[in-house]
Amino acid sequence: MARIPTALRDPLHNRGTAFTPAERAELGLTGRLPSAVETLDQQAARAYAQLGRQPTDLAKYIYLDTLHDRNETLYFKLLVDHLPELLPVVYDPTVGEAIQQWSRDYRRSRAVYLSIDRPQDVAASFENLGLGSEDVDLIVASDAQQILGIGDWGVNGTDISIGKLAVYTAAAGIHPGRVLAVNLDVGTDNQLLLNDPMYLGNRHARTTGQAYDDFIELYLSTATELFPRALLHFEDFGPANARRILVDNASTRRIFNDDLQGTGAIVLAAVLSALQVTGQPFAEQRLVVFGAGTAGTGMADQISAAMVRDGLTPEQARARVWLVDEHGLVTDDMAGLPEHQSAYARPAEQARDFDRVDGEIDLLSTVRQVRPTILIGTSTAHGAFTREVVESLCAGVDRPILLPLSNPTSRIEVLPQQAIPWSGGKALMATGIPVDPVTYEGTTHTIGQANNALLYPGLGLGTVVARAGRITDGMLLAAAKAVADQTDVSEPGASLLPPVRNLRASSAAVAVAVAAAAIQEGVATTEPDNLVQAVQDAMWQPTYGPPVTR
Ligand SMILES: NC(=O)C1=CN([C@@H]2O[C@H](COP(=O)(O)OP(=O)(O)OC[C@H]3O[C@@H](n4cnc5c(N)ncnc54)[C@H](O)[C@@H]3O)[C@@H](O)[C@H]2O)C=CC1
Ligand SMILES: CC(=O)C(=O)O
Ligand SMILES: [Mg+2]
Repeated sequence: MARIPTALRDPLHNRGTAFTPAERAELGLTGRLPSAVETLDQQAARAYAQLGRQPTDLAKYIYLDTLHDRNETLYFKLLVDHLPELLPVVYDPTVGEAIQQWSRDYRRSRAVYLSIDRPQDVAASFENLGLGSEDVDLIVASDAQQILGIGDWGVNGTDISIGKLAVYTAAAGIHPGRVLAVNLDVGTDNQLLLNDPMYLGNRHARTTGQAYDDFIELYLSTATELFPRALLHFEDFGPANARRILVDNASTRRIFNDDLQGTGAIVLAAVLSALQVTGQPFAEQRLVVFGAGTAGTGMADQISAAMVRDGLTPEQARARVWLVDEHGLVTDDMAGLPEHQSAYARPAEQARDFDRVDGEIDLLSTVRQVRPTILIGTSTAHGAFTREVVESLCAGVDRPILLPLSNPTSRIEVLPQQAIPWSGGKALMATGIPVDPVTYEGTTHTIGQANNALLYPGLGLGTVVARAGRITDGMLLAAAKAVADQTDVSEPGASLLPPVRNLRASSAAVAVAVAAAAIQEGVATTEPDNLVQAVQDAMWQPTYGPPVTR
């Protein structure tokens, strides 16, 4: 059996049928490809047609994944040219389906696997890549405890890191050869996986406590030492770990938690746009967050920080936030509140007169009493924003901001096609998943995608361009404002966020704003004269470039 030549095996440099006769001769490919010499456009047309013949989104995901591992230029050419159509396939929501099947569908994988059972292998796992200390700009790592809204998926969660990186490159042109996807395998508490003979991860419960913390510290210190330029992106950790790791490291390491910070900032952008419609200041908002975990409390942080910038004290801002979790309204008489919730716990006596169901103050009762101007869903509880909840919300304020953000589609609190009519067309909405516009009484409501994917790619690119040593609050705020600046909400039904089809341009604008903020805040280690040009120059394009020579 003839071996596949090296030049066709390296996805970053493979050009397949686009290799010219001279390149074929040079690279030892003579006789190993059909005689036609194609352009990237011709290859992309064939690949797009092949993709179109795949029967399901999961089949499309697998097709694209294998293309990714064969020819990265062609893969990203397809992604960039068809971003609104393909983002939901390589990323949220289809990536959630792929993760659930991952061990069963296992193919070759591009990730780095670090096992808590083999800490002695951590450094070697990176060193084996053969990369130099300047070669990596970005590492996305997940321990997969809270994948999207579908819970603990152990080593299967590897594909969330790969999917997030694909979006970094497609949306912001982060160089695909300068990134790493990492799975931190600390075990899993998912019984389905533990009992599945095909499961490929560590077959034990999640390791917790000091051993877990030591492993995270080992990852952080090894990655930082070997790749000192890399931004360390944390994705889909459980709420307690996510926050603790960020708080402990944000001031000393180049670390970013997407579910806390990226989500908080994209929601801030959506709210900034919505307040243009309502004409109200941040300081007058009342925020109810339903589902007070990583993402929900990250948003509470960002929105209360905006209230403080608007003149409130931190105490006054916190007093305008209500968290509702599994046991109803979070109050300070509840035993064992996790740290991320206790900062926003309401004094119990303030809620004495709220209606209770089975002793708990539920969402409906909270909405009736509080009359929120903003209701956010990050609960994973599908359908939790019932007609009664939406109608109560609209009874309280004229134009409520309604953001059901749980992913994937099976977890969303309410779909706009229901909520827009229930609200009589009054609700200002955005969702985490992509959804079609809703026409109600002659107005078409375009629903922006409040998914961190609309923000983190530009944030990452700005960080790389400024070589920022830290991710600061000022950089996050600059990113949120840059996203909001790209929307025009003057028309009724206008989207609160820029469309995915403009994501490359909007990511570039976010990157410029973020790099400028990094320079202003003194965390940049390089200060390009012309930031717009520096960002353009830094954006990798899916083209084959000059002829290949050995
Ligand atoms: N749109 C976006 O960009 C993002 C969306 N998300 C979505 O937000 C959701 C939550 O994600 P994380 O915060 O990472 O998870 P998490 O597990 O940290 O938080 C979920 C919270 O919801 C609570 N909860 C569960 N069932 C509930 C119920 N029936 N009623 C009230 N509260 C309930 C849990 O106790 C927990 O506090 C997921 O669906 C995720 O996909 C997360 C990050 C970004
Ligand atoms: C979008 C995202 O990061 C999440 O759902 O977890
Ligand atoms: Mg996430």
